Amino acid sequence: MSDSILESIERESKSIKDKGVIPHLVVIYIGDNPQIDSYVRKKREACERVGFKFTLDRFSSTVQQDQIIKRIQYHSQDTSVSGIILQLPLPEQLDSQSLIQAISPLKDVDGLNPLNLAQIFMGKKSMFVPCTPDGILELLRQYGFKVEGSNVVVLGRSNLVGRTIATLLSQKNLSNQSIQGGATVSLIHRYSKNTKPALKAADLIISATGQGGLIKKDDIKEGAVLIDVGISYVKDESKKSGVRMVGDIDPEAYKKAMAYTPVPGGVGPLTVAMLLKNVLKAAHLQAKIFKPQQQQQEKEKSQQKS
Ligand SMILES: Nc1nc(=O)c2c([nH]1)NC[C@@H]1CN(c3ccc(C(=O)N[C@@H](CCC(=O)O)C(=O)O)cc3)C=[N+]21
Repeated sequence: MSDSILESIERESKSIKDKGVIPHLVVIYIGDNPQIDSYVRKKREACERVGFKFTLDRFSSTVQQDQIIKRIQYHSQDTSVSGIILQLPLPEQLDSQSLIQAISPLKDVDGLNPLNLAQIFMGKKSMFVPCTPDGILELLRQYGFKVEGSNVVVLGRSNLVGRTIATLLSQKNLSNQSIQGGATVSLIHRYSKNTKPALKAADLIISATGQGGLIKKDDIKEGAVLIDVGISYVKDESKKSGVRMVGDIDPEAYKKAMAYTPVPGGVGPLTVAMLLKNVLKAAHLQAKIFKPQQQQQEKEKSQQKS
């Protein structure tokens, strides 16, 4: 699915490229972490594949808040930049909320600026739905999962994934309007008690905790649909890196499932594809909004000259 989304992005970006606009993603990455390096590399590779420009703006983990704010404002004003993402999580001295708010809502391709995210929570159409929830909706749509009336369990309550997908699926009309919502959603997190009955009753389980193998075969019902968004690492001497990536769901549980997404090779690549879809959308929005302004400025300049 992620391949075919990338192919359609490449096709659809032809018209905007013909007008001389190259969609351009800026990733702000603070700190140093081999795993995050790999996610950022995936984003770069996907951009290269569809002919988008990619810029990595990297900072040491000791960087101060105002320095990052300045960079975000700079990219927000740069008309050659379509989308900006701030790679999360951030080092402790930084306040992610105020940094995210500095990203222009028109370039907020992660959909995390409150101006965008609040639309989703109010059941309105948002310019940018966060990439992972958007990918999950696309997955459910393409495979024909009937959300209405279903029992859904979401594990993890981040803005990036858990809380947002839980909100979307519970609504009647979803903000990306591709499918109908109307699920009964349980949002489970680290303080939840007695979680087994909800898990066992779930038609769909979406797990985004990062606790490897948290969900076992015995926890789920026969024929459940499993979407694994968890990423963690276990020791594995046979790998060059010495570690192996695992999801939240014990692969033994796949045997009982009607359908599942594995880790790796599931939601991760889909997230990247949906991110690029948002970058293309951002480029279109800005071509409409900035271009006439730019042309106006150029016209005024040339009139001044003459
Ligand atoms: N502001 C923000 N936006 C994000 O979208 C965001 C973020 N912060 N912080 C970190 C998470 C993680 N993330 C992934 C992207 C691609 C893969 C991916 O492509 N994974 C491959 C394997 C990658 C590998 O081999 O290491 C797979 O699952 O098959 C995984 C995870 C985006 N994130």
